[in-house]
Amino acid sequence: MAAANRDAFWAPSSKVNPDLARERESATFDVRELTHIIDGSPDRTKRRKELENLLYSEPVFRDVGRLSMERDEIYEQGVLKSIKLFEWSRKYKWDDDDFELASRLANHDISMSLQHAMFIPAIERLASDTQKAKWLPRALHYEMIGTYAQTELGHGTNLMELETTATFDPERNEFIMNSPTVTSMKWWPGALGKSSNTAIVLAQLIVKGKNHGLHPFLVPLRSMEDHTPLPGISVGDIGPKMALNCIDNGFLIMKNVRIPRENMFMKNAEVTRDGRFISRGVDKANYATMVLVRVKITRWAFESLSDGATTAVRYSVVRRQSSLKPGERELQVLDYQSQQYKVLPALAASYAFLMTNRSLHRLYDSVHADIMAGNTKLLAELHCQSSALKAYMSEVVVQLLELCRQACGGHGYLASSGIGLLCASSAPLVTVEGENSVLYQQAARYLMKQVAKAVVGDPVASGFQYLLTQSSSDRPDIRIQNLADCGNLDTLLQVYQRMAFSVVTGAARKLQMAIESGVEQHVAWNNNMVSLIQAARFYALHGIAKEAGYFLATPTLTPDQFELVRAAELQAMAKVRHDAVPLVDAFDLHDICLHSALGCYDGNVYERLYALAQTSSLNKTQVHPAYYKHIRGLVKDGQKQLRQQSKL
Ligand SMILES: CC(C)(COP(=O)(O)OP(=O)(O)OC[C@H]1O[C@@H](n2cnc3c(N)ncnc32)[C@H](O)[C@@H]1OP(=O)(O)O)[C@@H](O)C(=O)NCCC(=O)NCCSC(=O)/C=C/CCCCCCCCCCCCC(=O)O
Ligand SMILES: Cc1cc2nc3c(=O)[nH]c(=O)nc-3n(C[C@H](O)[C@H](O)[C@H](O)COP(=O)(O)OP(=O)(O)OC[C@H]3O[C@@H](n4cnc5c(N)ncnc54)[C@H](O)[C@@H]3O)c2cc1C
Repeated sequence: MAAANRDAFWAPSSKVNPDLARERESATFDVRELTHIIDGSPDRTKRRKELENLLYSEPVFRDVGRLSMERDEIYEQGVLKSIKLFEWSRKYKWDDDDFELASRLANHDISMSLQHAMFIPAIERLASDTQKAKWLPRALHYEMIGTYAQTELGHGTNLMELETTATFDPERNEFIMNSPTVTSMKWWPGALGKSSNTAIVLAQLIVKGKNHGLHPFLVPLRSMEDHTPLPGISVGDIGPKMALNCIDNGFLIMKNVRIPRENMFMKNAEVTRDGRFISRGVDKANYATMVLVRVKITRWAFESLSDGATTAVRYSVVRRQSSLKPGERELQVLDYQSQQYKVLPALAASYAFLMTNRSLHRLYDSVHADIMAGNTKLLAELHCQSSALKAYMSEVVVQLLELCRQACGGHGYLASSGIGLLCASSAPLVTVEGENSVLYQQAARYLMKQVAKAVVGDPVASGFQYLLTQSSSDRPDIRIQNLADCGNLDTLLQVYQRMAFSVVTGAARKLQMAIESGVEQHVAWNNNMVSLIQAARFYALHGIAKEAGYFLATPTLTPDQFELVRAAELQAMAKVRHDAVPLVDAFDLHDICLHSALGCYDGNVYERLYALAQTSSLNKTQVHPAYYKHIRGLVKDGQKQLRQQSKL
């Protein structure tokens, strides 16, 4: 397909698939009004449209060729997109919301995403005022292109065991950075391989032979003149990944790299000129950047899931396949109850995740403001909420996106469906910024402390009051006697709180019994890890149906009540099915952002699948060179053998 045609590829067509059109005509609500709620306000919708026009007027963001690009081209395109966004951000003075929105419209498909996702936020959170004054202008004007280098080849989860060292040299008033072992090389940080010229390196601080734990250091990596690695620095790309291949995740080996003492981030601790170590604020304040990214990941979870739900719902009303009764017209596959069960949970969860992210972001903003003012009282609760929700939402996204892919049949397996790439690019969300099983345990650890407080009648954190209300002897019975009761959100909340109370206190009891039996605390913890992780997970009717065991095995729902919930879930799906297309239309995803032949707004799925097939590199010639090199010989030999056989 010629570049011009490729560019036209995503232009919306006036001819809309009739099934899709009919679904839109029967909407029971104002789609535009819901779009404003999803965007946050009519002004934010207007702003999003402005940014769409800006980005999608640039060929690099139209991206049609992306399906058949080599890695170097993908990386270079990601660099170009990064620079476009950086230039616009500087020119139009974008705030964080605008940058995050533009990044989303580019599907976060930008090589130097860590500049705004972690590098600048880390300077804002971990640097002293003097250091911020020096480093922020250089980062915001993109002289410093940076990454956040914490994970090593040998350790990602267990920060205490990271091996990179920063040894203070009082003679020269410098730190000497070292990667003492092969497993200590930094490994994975985004944009580290080829793009960054600077890194925030997490290292064990050694002063006068004493290890003062993990601290952040600003380490120049490459010359500001010609980008060659600086002395003692060995840096490169770690190789192709499942997706996100525009990002040059890299490795970094440091051999006696010297940096000024002033390059240790000094908001939370410092080493004085005469070599004294001084700690300020809370021990875990240096983990603040990770908490921020965990909150961002709950937003990325909503974005990924709404992309997947949009593609799967639109395709499921366009696709007709088989009939319920012979001779009748083939059914829209979304009318099969099994299809609804695959696709509609992703739609429902998209809305739930949008609201959950907003709520968590409000908590983050409030607690972050407190911390910046020196009040760390709610840091532990924020750590628990951000750990649990990042883990749970990323886990659910990965599961539901795979179901959305399966719901699209064979075409869902084509790269041009966009949904395979979406599954692959969202897959690492369960790993990055804290692997889920580890973060669930962080939440469980906090939960166990709340249980211990509730048991002795001490006040518990605001998000955990159910541990008190559900434990009281006069707690009301669960009122689920008919389908209508199942639609009562207060009742459903009570169901979850009742179950959560049972599962959480059950895990606490098991843990306590193990310890009282004489088992050491860490052994007891490991032996009850699954229960503790379950104690940290949960969403509404579908969540109850999916997790039946926890609602039936605890004094929460009777089997009859559970059956009512199941029936109510199927009834709710039938209702949602009616408005499924308007509900995904309300996400208002531009076809270029959605990047899917199956999910495009006009529903002309088959024409787009065929058009995109033409862009396959295998179709450059009618007869592929492989024929002349290999297949022709095989066929000729076959013909020769058949002739010889026929003479026998
Ligand atoms: C927490 C640990 C596991 C353990 O901590 P540790 O200190 O060792 O010991 P503990 O005893 O457990 O904790 C001690 C106490 O400290 C408290 N604590 C711990 N952490 C925190 C914290 N962060 N804040 C506050 N308090 C904390 C803990 O509760 C204890 O308190 P108490 O004693 O009980 O009172 C720790 O080791 C850890 O955090 N490990 C995880 C390491 C980690 O997170 N690494 C991240 C590296 S950076 C990274 O991964 C960056 C990634 C960049 C993003 C990449 C994104 C790529 C995907 C993009 C896809 C986009 C999809 C969109 C697609 C589309 O739209 O199309
Ligand atoms: C796409 C991508 C981008 C990344 N970007 C960055 C970046 O910019 N900067 C950066 O520093 N890092 C980055 N990382 C690294 C990421 O943070 C780590 O991969 C993550 O922290 C997990 O560490 P690990 O890979 O060493 O796995 P490990 O910690 O070795 O864990 C391996 C497995 O062991 C199990 N496990 C480990 N510990 C426990 C435990 N305590 N309890 C129970 N089970 C456990 C889990 O199943 C886990 O999956 C990135 C990774 C990816 C995939």
